[in-house]
Amino acid sequence: QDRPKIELNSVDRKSKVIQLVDFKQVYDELRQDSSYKFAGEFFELKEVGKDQTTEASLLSANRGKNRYTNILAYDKTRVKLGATDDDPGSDYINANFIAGNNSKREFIATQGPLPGTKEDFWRMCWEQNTPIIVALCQVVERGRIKCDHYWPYDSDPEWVGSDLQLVMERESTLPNWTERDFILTKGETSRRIKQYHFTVWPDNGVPSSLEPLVKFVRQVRFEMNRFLDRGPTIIHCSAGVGRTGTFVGFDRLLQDYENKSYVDIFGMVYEMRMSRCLMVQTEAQYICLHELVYDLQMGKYNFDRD
Ligand SMILES: Cc1nc(C(Cc2ccccc2)(Cc2ccc(NS(=O)(=O)O)cc2)c2noc(C)n2)no1
Repeated sequence: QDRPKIELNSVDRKSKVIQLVDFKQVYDELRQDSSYKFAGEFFELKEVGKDQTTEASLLSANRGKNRYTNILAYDKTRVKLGATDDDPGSDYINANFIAGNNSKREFIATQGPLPGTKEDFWRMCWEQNTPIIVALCQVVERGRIKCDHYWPYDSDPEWVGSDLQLVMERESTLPNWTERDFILTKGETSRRIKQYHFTVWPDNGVPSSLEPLVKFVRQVRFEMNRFLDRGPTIIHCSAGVGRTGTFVGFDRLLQDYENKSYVDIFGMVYEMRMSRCLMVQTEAQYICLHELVYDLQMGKYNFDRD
């Protein structure tokens, strides 16, 4: 009957809070016996979110819009395009809203556009008023196509859909990433969109050194903080789950480290996986989220040099 349900010593299976003062000790324990405890924690995340529906992804009209048949978009959090006509699936793109530290829809995680979904991708950019695109894969990796070259090769204006015109205003190549400035125009309205393209992150893995990635994430965060009046930042890799989820984890942990006395990496990945499958895809990526906090604790990064 209606007795109060008191959760005595409820073991909250959705979070594993670690106080920053205890982090080194906890990290060392997790790493013992060839990361035996890391493997156990990561295994606890395996099925999280998987009971949610992906019906839009499975519509026959949308089958060709998924780069990988096993990486689909949960209906609950998927980004809906403005349905054009009544063709079923016209509102579909393989993309989900992901929470950040500052809002429930701070990010959009999506797959690397396909030739057939490039216009949908730019329509999403327009409709969501996106100021920044973060690209975390290369067009070709180890001889396999991982993402369409969805942006112009030079400064000639291009049509990317019936009523959207795209022009690249600037391209600047740095050692670990490339920055590109686009202008997207619809009718009389033009918007600036900046792309940060990280080019040294192997698929399914982690970068050889975290420092370039830390500097990249900080630079993107600095730019995001200038566009708080705009819409979500779009992040993609090839499937939009492994490297994409790890990037969101880095952004949130770099802020948490400054603003909180604890981190909850398990809980953060749990929350991401409720929004999009396989976010932080591999155990190595899960461990590297912990390595970031450990390195910060050990004072490994000197940000003044930025
Ligand atoms: C179809 C099919 N695609 C797959 C892939 C890639 C793949 C393709 C062919 C053989 C092995 C793996 C999809 C995939 C591709 C890339 C990434 N990495 S990401 O781009 O950083 O998100 C993550 C997942 C995958 N890898 O792990 C899981 C789970 N799915 N498996 O079957």
